Amino acid sequence: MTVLTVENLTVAFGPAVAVRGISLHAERGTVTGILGANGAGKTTTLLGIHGRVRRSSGRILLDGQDVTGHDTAALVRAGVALCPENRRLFPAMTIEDNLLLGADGHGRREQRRRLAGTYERFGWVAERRAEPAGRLSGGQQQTVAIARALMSRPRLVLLDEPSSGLSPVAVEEVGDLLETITLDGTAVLLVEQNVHLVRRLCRTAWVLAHGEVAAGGPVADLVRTGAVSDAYLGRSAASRE
Ligand SMILES: Nc1ncnc2c1ncn2[C@@H]1O[C@H](COP(=O)(O)OP(=O)(O)OP(=O)(O)O)[C@@H](O)[C@H]1O
Repeated sequence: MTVLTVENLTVAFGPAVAVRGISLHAERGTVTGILGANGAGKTTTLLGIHGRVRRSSGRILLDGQDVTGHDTAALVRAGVALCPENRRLFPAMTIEDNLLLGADGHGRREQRRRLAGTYERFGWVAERRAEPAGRLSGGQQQTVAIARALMSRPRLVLLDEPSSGLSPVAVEEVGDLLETITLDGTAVLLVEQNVHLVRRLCRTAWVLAHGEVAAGGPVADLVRTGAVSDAYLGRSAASRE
């Protein structure tokens, strides 16, 4: 079942068009990848979906319902969480206070209930809840950033480069976590440069190049046909032939 449908998304920063005519979709209970070289438009696509940058055009559907006019706060209430690039935890705040930001706007009792669920799931986070988030390793911070996104009980998580700056072991641990969060039907739209992680987690992916969708489909096919390497090498399919 399709959770997210994006039709013809265009975002410009002044005269510069960052993404043009992006159409893609993501399915319930799966991790869908967005791949592409630096500057291809991956982050802008996520921010455009989440209403954090102004769209010049584009329709956003959530479970078939048109949410194009929703601002970011309304999208969060509708079940779309963003886990941003570089994790964006507040390093001086405690881990618990960072987590609580994910359940902002809910009553204290509901926030406590959600925190308890998070601590049950991540035992080490419970033990370290009173520590400043900045004291954690990169991998631990990524886990807390994902846990914070989950505090909003999303049906869709927009996840921007969770592997960035992490050791190979930490990347695998993030992969383990992402495998578990789709089990209850949650969808993940994953921006990643780490092709290994995308191959591990995603059945389907979209490849962006120069702000447009260059290819989309089963990850195995995208790798086999060279669509992924083309995107990273800035090569067009025609120039390879
Ligand atoms: N706030 C902004 N103002 C002006 N231009 C921007 C802004 N944000 C992004 N861009 C430009 O839009 C294009 C797409 O950037 P974007 O960050 O979406 O790419 P990306 O694929 O996520 O790259 P990376 O992997 O390096 O994060 C780039 O040319 C970038 O310079």
